Formats: sequence, structure tokens, C-alpha cells
Amino acid sequence: MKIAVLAGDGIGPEVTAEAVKVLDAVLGRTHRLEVVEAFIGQAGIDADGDPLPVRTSEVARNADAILFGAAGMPGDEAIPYAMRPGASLLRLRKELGLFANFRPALLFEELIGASTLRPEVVRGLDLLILRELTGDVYFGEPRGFATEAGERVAFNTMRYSEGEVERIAHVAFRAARSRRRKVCSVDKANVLEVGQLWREVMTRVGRDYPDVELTHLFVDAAAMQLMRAPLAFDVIVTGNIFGDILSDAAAMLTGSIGMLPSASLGQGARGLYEPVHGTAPDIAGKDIANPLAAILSVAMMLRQSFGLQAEARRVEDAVRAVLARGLRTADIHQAGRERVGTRQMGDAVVDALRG
Ligand SMILES: NC(=O)c1ccc[n+]([C@@H]2O[C@H](COP(=O)([O-])OP(=O)(O)OC[C@H]3O[C@@H](n4cnc5c(N)ncnc54)[C@H](O)[C@@H]3O)[C@@H](O)[C@H]2O)c1
Ligand SMILES: CC(C)[C@H](C(=O)O)[C@@H](O)C(=O)O
Ligand SMILES: [Mg+2]
Repeated sequence: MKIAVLAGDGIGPEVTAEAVKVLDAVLGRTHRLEVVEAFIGQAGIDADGDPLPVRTSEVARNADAILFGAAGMPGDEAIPYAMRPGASLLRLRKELGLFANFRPALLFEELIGASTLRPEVVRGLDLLILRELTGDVYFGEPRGFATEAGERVAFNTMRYSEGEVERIAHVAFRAARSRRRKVCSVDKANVLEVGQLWREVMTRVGRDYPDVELTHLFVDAAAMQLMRAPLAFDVIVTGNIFGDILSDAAAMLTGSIGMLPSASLGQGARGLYEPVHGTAPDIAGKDIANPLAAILSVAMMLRQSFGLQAEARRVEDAVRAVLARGLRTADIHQAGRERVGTRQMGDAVVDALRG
């Protein structure tokens, strides 16, 4: 199994180091694991003058799966788009055709007190945000700056083709079939043509899945419902920008953004697995970041790229065991629990795996 590890910037290297330890512990004796590291983000600029060096693209393309940390640093916004560390990830997703981004939000019973919502509103939370990842205003052309009537203007283009909406719709309905058979499609069809097309296509594809209940929400109402009654959701399917925003919001239902893993998949088995969070410059280099989102991303990798269900479950059970023992990084800390650092948390998961 060839895994590309693109640790990136900020806390990226700290959390991926723990995830690799866990991968090694769960597979070490049974599989031949080859880990190839490559630079991305600011680390790519420092090493090769490019946030996504050619070697990094090659390493990613030649791997069976990719583990990504995080990329981007404060002040990136001022850098031209193509050279922006954070944009390296967008280029990689596009190059590899990873159009389906799975962002499950699952609340561990042990963290019920860490959620921003009352226990009765979140107990048993298990929803999936399926975010379309290679279209929308992120990639639409034209984009850029211009001068109009003596002042600067900036513009981006929100764009989806029928084909792009169709393929993510099928992924959503199929995912719902292995869950609670409910899809909520989120758009802004009351204002945007893109939303109108999105809704029409979702409705049409939905007819092929009569066993799955399809509902629609406008994104503003969806944000509200996510906070009011999150248990009502099963699969939320939405476009790139709305999915980006809703998934960070959903993170807080689970206690911390440090708990949210993700998988980005395309047509084949090769996927990119990454925590939903960013480089967290405010806590980088202090050994206090929560590595569980990265570790849970490894569980998604085992399940989705390699079909290793039992191993994936062992990783998730080890995370649950460590939380049950009362170990907490700062972001999920609760009174009476033992506060641990990034490395200690990773070590504890490895210990739990080894039983
Ligand atoms: N996938 C990615 O590479 C990715 C994702 C989001 C943001 N970014 C980039 O990261 C940089 C910082 O962005 P931001 O501050 O808006 O978002 P962020 O996710 O990096 O941080 C937001 C807040 O959450 C906290 N946090 C994040 N991850 C945590 C963890 N594992 N444990 C504990 N606390 C954690 C941070 O300390 C911070 O207070 C920007 O350059 C942004 O573009 C990258
Ligand atoms: C870093 C940024 C480009 C990225 C995105 O907007 O997709 C991030 O916020 C995410 O959620 O993966
Ligand atoms: Mg985001």
C-alpha cells in the first residue's frame, strides 16, 4: 500500500505524524506499507518555489491513497491565486478529479458536553455532508480583478454543469442507501440560476432512487436547521462553497473542528483524506492541536480506498476508547478530564489499538 503524505503547513505536519503512527500500528504486521512524503503549500514554495511542486503531483498520482494535513498561512490572501499556499489543495483536487468530498459529522457520546448544543439536541448525531469539490465559484471562469469607472472590482463566476450536478447527486443517493435513506439537497435556488439547475437535476436524479427521501433547503435555512435540529439530517448534498461553510458549522456540533475527518474521491479508488480543519496558525508548533480528525481520516482511507472495514473500525474504536479514558486535547477539554498534547493523544490511540 503506497500512501502519499502531504503534511503541508502549520499543524498539518503535527497531526499527520500522529495519523501515520496510527496507520502503521493498525497495518504494520499485516500489510506492506510504503509512505512517500512530499511538500505542499508554503512548504512547497520553500522547497521548490511552487505551492504544488511537480514532484508532489506525481507522488500523489502514483499513490494508492493520499493523506493530506493542511496548507495556507495568514496573509495568503494577498498573494496571487496560483501561488497561494492554500490554493495548492484546490489544484490537487482538480488535477486528480476528486469531485466528491465526504465530511461526516459524528458526535462521540463521550464528547456530548463539548458540543455547542444541548445534549438532547445532538445526542446520536451522525450526518454526512457531501460537498461537490471541483466546481462552483471556486473554479468558475472568468475570475479576477478589473477597473470599472475608475475603481477596482473583483469578480468570480458561480457555475455548475448538469453533468457535474448529476454525478454528485448519484453519489449522494447511493450514500443514503447505506445510511438512513434521506437526502437533503442544499442550494440557493430562490436567487441563483446555479441553484435552479442544481435543484432541477437533483429532483430528476432522485426519481431513480424512489427508496430515498429527497428534500430541498435554501442554504440560509439549512444553516439554521443544522443548529436547531441537526438529528433531522442524514445526507446533506451541496455545492463547493456552501459545503465548505456548512461543514465547519457542523464541526462545532461534534465538539471541535479537530474532530472532523474527510475523504475526497473521484471515479477510481484513489482518494485524498484530510482533516476538515486548516493550519491553525494560532496553535501551530505547540503540540496542542487535536490529531483525531487526521486519525479518523485514516479510518476513512482504510474503509474507502482499501476496503479494510475491520481495520477502519479498530481505529474508530481506539479513538472512542481513548476518549472514554478521559483524554482530551485543549479544544475538547472538559472539567475533570486529563488534558493531553498532540503526541500524547496519538500515542494513546496507538496503545489502544495494540490493546
Ligand atoms: N484543508 C486545508 O488545508 C485548510 C482548511 C481550512 C483552512 N486552511 C487554511 O488554514 C489557515 C488558517 O485558517 P483558519 O484559521 O480560518 O482555520 P483553521 O481551521 O486553521 O482554524 C480555525 C480555528 O480552529 C482551531 N483548530 C483548527 N484545527 C484544530 C485542531 N486540530 N485542534 C485544535 N484546534 C484546531 C484553530 O486553532 C483556530 O482557532 C488559512 O491559511 C486557511 O486558508 C486550510
Ligand atoms: C483551504 C481551502 C482552500 C479549503 C476549501 O475552501 O476548500 C478548506 O477551507 C477546506 O474546507 O478544505
Ligand atoms: Mg473549509
